[in-house]
Amino acid sequence: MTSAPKSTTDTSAWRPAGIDDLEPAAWQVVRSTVSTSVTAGPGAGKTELLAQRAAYLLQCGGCPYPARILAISYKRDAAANLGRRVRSRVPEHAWRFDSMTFDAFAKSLLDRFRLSLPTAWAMSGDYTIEYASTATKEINAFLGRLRWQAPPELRSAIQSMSPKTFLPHVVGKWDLPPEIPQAAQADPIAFAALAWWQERFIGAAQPQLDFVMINRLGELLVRAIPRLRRALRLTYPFLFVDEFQDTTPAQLSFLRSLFADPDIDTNSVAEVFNPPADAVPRLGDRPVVTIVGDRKQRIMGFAGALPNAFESFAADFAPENHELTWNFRSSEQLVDLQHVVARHLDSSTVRAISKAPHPPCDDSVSLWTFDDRQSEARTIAQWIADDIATSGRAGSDFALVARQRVGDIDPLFQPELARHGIRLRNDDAAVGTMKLQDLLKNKVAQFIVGVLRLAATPAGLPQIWLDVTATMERVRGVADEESSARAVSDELTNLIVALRSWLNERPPTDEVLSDAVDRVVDAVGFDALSRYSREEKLPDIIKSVRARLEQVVLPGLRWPALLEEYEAADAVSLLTVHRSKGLEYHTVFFLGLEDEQWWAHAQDMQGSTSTFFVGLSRAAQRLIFTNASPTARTGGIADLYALLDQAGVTERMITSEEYLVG
Ligand SMILES: Nc1ncnc2c1ncn2[C@@H]1O[C@H](COP(=O)(O)OP(=O)(O)OP(=O)(O)O)[C@@H](O)[C@H]1O
Repeated sequence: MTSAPKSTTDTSAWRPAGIDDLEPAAWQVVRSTVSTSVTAGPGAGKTELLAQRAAYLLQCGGCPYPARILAISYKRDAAANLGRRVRSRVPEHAWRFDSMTFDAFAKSLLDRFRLSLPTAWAMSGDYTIEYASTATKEINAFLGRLRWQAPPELRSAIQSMSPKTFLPHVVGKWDLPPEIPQAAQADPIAFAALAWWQERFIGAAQPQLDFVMINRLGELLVRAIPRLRRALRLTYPFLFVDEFQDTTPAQLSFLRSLFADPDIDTNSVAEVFNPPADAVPRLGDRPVVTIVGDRKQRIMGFAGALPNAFESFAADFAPENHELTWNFRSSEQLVDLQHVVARHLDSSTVRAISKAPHPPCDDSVSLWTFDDRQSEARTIAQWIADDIATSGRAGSDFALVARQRVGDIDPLFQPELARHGIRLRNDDAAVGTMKLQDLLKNKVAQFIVGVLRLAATPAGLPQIWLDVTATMERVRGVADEESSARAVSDELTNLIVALRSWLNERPPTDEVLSDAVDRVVDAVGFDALSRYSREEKLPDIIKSVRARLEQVVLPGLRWPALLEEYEAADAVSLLTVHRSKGLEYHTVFFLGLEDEQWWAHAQDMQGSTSTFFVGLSRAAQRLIFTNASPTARTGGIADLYALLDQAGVTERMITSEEYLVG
């Protein structure tokens, strides 16, 4: 239900929901009336802090109805996670909390306001999206052409542009001028970026946009249209940004244009909303921005993350600074190890205090050395099966994390775990045009599959009903009118009832699966769902949902089991460190601590050690590093082994003949 709550909680009586308490610095951030910059190590509760601050502002009237909070994350998974936390903390206010990725925010602005782009940048047709993962080949060819076209004085600068970082470092660093420059550009970035726009956008019948270009057009919109910028500031007097260490120059410039530019009159924010007299914080004359992050977890340098995002933010927003030092995730022993690596990355790091409620666990950190990959997979699968049998834990309490190439690990572990009836879910696998992790967190995909699950399952699934209803209300644009909310609920009920009898008459086959997906999309409306879908185009989402369903369907499988299989919520996760960011598991196997996985370590030791730090800090209670190479210790990552030795991590040799001989 989305009607505007009438009452507000007294700020002095407000307590965090779902947790016992916050550390003192976190309390200050929750109540802050000014922009704040919060740094803290892994497991410090940075994401939780944002959820609690949202609850405080929404419940106490600091963000009074109808104003909203905008929360930006870098990963879809993180945005979904934060949105879920707020929904569970303050369900009655959650519709005023918009949690999305930077890309989704920029795309939603472009989709809504593209007709207002300055004439020079007007878009002739609908655009297609090109994903960065597939763009490198084309960028390579483009740069090849550009070297020939560039004037001699720019050639060496163009020569040194890398296809891998071209989008963030070149296209992302160029603010679109309101008029397209006619004169030759003397600056290599402007020269190359303009040429890129000329090839893909200017005058194209169907422009091809990547997300950096979408960001640039979004930034141009808010810079060029003061009324739009003001409307956004009125809508969102509070902005949160998670994982700030990974901000790119384009994202920072977007934030700056939207929220920091002092030439805009925002005094009216307070006047318009007229917050209750006892509401604290009061809305000021500027949007209040709260950023959280950890410099030591900066692992998106390759994707263009700024080396000094916090400092750049400070220059524009003059925030209050806070540091958190508790760790709610990991046990003492794991915090000890994290501290050794954290200090290596930043010698001024203060040791975190473990507040994790876990009982001490034997062997919470160890290194297992195998003589071949087959015995590694077999031993770990057997070990997980034994642990599940004795502890009652679920498969989803375990993760297999690797630096990269999880596609090579998947076929080794999948059959070994299957022998014990345990599923493995490769979150990095491509399904249709998307990665599985992104698909499973995609709101539209969740909606389609949620509706099918409700239709296939006669009773229960209250959480899915709530999620599906919340999405439908947004698709239908229901904000706070009770009767519209009821209309949405009736519409959904009718859809589910009709689908139920349709599904009952048809066992799931590839063709039926595809029809079932179409039925949901058609009933809701392709255009309505398209407008709502954020990062991906709706046809890509539909294609990926179908591909995933086809991947998991088996002869004889019934609808409820098939739809559960789609998500594989109880499976052991297999994922890269980058995909594991922000997540946590009871037990983490950090696989492949050897050169084959870490071959690029020497090229960027700081970034690579941060990657190591992010991976190892996902574990709550147990962490097991592995390698299957006799030269792992003495090769290119000897320095990482030295850190493990310094932390006193014990090593066990496991031969193919034995199982855990210590
Ligand atoms: N104040 C708190 N009390 C109890 N548990 C908490 C508190 N804050 C966070 N947690 C729990 O601690 C864990 C880590 O929190 P969270 O994911 O917010 O940390 P983080 O700082 O964002 O971590 P990372 O940087 O590693 O992603 C979660 O399980 C969360 O529910």
